[in-house]
Amino acid sequence: MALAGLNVIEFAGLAPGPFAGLILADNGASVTRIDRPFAASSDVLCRGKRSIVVDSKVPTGRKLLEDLICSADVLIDPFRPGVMEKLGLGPELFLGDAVRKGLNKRLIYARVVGFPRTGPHKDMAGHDINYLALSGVLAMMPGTSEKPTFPLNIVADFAGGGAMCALGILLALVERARTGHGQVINVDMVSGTRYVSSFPLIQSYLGTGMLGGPRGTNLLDGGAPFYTVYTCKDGGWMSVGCLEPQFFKSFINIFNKSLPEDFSPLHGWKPDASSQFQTDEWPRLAEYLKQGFLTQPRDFWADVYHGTDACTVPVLTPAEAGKQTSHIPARHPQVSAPNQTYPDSKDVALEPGMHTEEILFSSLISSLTSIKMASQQLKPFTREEVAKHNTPDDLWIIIDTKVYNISRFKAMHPGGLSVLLDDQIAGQDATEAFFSLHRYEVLEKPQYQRLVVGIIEGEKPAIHGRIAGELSKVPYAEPTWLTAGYHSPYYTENHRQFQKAIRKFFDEVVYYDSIDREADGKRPSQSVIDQMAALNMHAMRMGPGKHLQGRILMNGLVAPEQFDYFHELIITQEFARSSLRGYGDGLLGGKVIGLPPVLNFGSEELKAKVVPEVLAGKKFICLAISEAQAGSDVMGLQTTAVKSEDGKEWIINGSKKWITNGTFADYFTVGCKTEDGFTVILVERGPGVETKQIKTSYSTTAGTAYITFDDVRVPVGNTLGEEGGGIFVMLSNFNHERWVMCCASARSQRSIIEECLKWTTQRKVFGKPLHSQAVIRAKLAAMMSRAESIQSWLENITYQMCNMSYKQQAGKLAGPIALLKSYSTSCGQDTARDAVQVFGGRGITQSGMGKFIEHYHRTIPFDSLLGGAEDVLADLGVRQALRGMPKDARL
Ligand code: HEM
Repeated sequence: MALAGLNVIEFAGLAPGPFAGLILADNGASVTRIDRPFAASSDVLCRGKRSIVVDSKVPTGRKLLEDLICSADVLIDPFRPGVMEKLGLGPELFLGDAVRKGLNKRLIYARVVGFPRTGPHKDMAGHDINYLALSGVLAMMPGTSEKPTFPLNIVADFAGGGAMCALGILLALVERARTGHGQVINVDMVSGTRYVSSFPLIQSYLGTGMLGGPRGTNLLDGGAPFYTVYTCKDGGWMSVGCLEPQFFKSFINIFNKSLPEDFSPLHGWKPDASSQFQTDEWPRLAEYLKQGFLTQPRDFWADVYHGTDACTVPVLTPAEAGKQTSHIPARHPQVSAPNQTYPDSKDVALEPGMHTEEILFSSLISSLTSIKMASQQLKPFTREEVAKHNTPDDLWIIIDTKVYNISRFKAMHPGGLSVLLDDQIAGQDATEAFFSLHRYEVLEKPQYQRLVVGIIEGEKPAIHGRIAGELSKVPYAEPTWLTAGYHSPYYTENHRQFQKAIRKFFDEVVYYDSIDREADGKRPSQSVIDQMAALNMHAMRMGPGKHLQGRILMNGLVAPEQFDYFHELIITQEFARSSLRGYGDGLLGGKVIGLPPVLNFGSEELKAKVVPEVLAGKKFICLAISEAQAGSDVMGLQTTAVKSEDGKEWIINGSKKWITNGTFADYFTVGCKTEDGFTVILVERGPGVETKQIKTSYSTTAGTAYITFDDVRVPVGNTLGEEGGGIFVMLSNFNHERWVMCCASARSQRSIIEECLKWTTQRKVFGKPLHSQAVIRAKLAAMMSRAESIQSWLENITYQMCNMSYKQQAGKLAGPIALLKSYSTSCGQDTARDAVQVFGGRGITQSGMGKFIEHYHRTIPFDSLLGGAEDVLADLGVRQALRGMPKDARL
């Protein structure tokens, strides 16, 4: 759907705001309604929305709102002027102003009010009828000569308010795609009503016959007998709207023919086609039609006019209209949505707060404690009151304005008791001391959140943890295209939306599983694999191509034919950012390298069997090439495949080593020595196949295996590519595999830079931040330069890939990709070494502040081996270049 991936925050209101939100939700946006505690909602425009209850009056609730808005694309503010400002959530906070930087400069801040925001009525309460009245449009409405009637609350609330607001949001999205900046959209229903009424207003100013005369005498306000409603014999009504002469002709001819033979209410006078614009005859014509319609029931007239050009149809009740239109096929979601007859009460009611937990969870502000804190007032204390709790048995501290009672916890504190009893800590503000020794996530753990007993009066927490989907504000922590104020020629608005959705998904679904599996050494949870499959992420990780055809990618955020290598780069980089490294390989890294030979070289029959179940995350595949005796030297492999006597099967014998995902794979893409040379064959797990876990220096979550094949029989139909043509199968695979590794390597180096910048800022040495030391800054400079150069080179190569055929890529990019891979992994090792120096002992400690550095440093050598050893690849790149040397080159 057009707006899939768009994140909208809608403050609860009635009519225009919810309608704008509904239009966005009907078109795929994720709309979250913010409800107030204990406030019932009578809104019925809730289709497809979620609700969270937040008390904006307590500091934690306000902070929660701020966080939610920070990660939103659109905010719908339905309040009177000044309400959001009073909450401290005005547009300047997010979009910035002369003094503030702005927390979310891409935000579209849509505000709907009744009376114009700056006019004399701005502070008055009002409703649709009042806005319609002030717009000048109510005075033009049909009615009696004494007073106009009004069209329910449709024109001001929904057309001039809600729909105009949605239109403004869409226009702002278009502009944001061009400029990268959000903006404030101001809608007032008086001006909106005038805008949607442009046609009648202009006609009226021009004094045309359409609407120029007094009410009830014009073409469109019931004055013309051929543009009005008539009552029928059974009390039903018919609408007549035959303005043009040819339509009137058709209408009057059918009408006259359908009347009883003796019908003659006006002493024999009978209208014909020429009567239409004889205005002095209009009273007679009106009477004639009125009497005529009364001769038959509504459905008679409906049948008579059905299928004609008389512009005459029955007036249906809402229920009849629902039935009548529900058969219309849904060409587009927004066309079908209004036709629904609302059979399900969930479409018209949204219980306030029914998604509170879900939303908090998905925002990683999810513990029950946070919910409580957001909806309940924490007890306020002064700093003087806290200072009195400074003895071992009554010990409180302040961290980021929150008051912790650590009297019982102190004995269990992993950092010991004495540090907590220090005069500078006990009863004092320990924020700085705490953050120089702990990661924020310590405070997010439920066992420590329970220690919070209050908050410092009048102060607001300033530090927050990881927020799902958020971009880091730390310099160099994001590539330039994701850094505010920078530009890139490579990424479109679709790539940006895609990145946002992917990051949110990985932050919410993958990050915690990665930490847990790294701790217990088990392979990634099947629930994560299934959630990825539901978004077709396993298919997208295979890159652009035919395998995406017919699939709905990321809930329709990107069309299969639109998906390019930059989308794939985004997935790989976001993946590298939010998962630990062994886990990243465990999460079907084997498929990324093992499935392409099947996709590109397998028979149709084999593909039909294997590809769907692998891309659905139901079966697993790995690439089994390297052996104890041969690695980069694939021609030296010793695993053999010989044909059975009847020539129908391969019989495979040998062993494979360091095979990622091998322990749990169902299929193995195996490199074998055959009579004709090197052949790649797909082997299904079965008799004769054995896999054993290898304990490597990185992680058991990757399922790295030692595999033995003993007389394993495989149909010859499982041959991938030509017999003896294995090297071509592998060569075409290598490019993509190595490029994927470069994407991941570039991104994980940034995460290390982010860790180092944070640490060197908060860690104090000789009373100053660690980065005040020139040697530390030199290391940071080297890390930043490496990460930037890899990303720039990578994006250039990715751009080439987007513009080359697979064959051209194999010819022109094998060398550059090999060089980039070799360069990236060598930079990664330099960065790991530098980071350990920056973190000192913590850089080799598996818990606490340096745990990610320890992990990176321990696992980085793997990068330089996987997909071809560093030196071998560098040499390959040079040899490729030499092959292209002009024959007549001279110095
Ligand atoms: C609510 C308050 C606190 C909690 C829940 C807490 C929790 C922890 C935890 C879980 C660790 C283990 C390392 C880690 O995972 O980061 C730790 C270590 C430590 N904590 Fe605390 N702590 C608190 C307050 C403090 C304060 C106020 C100090 C004062 C200086 C302190 C000093 C230390 C030290 C020195 C270590 C050892 C750090 C290292 O070896 O790198 N802690 N604490």
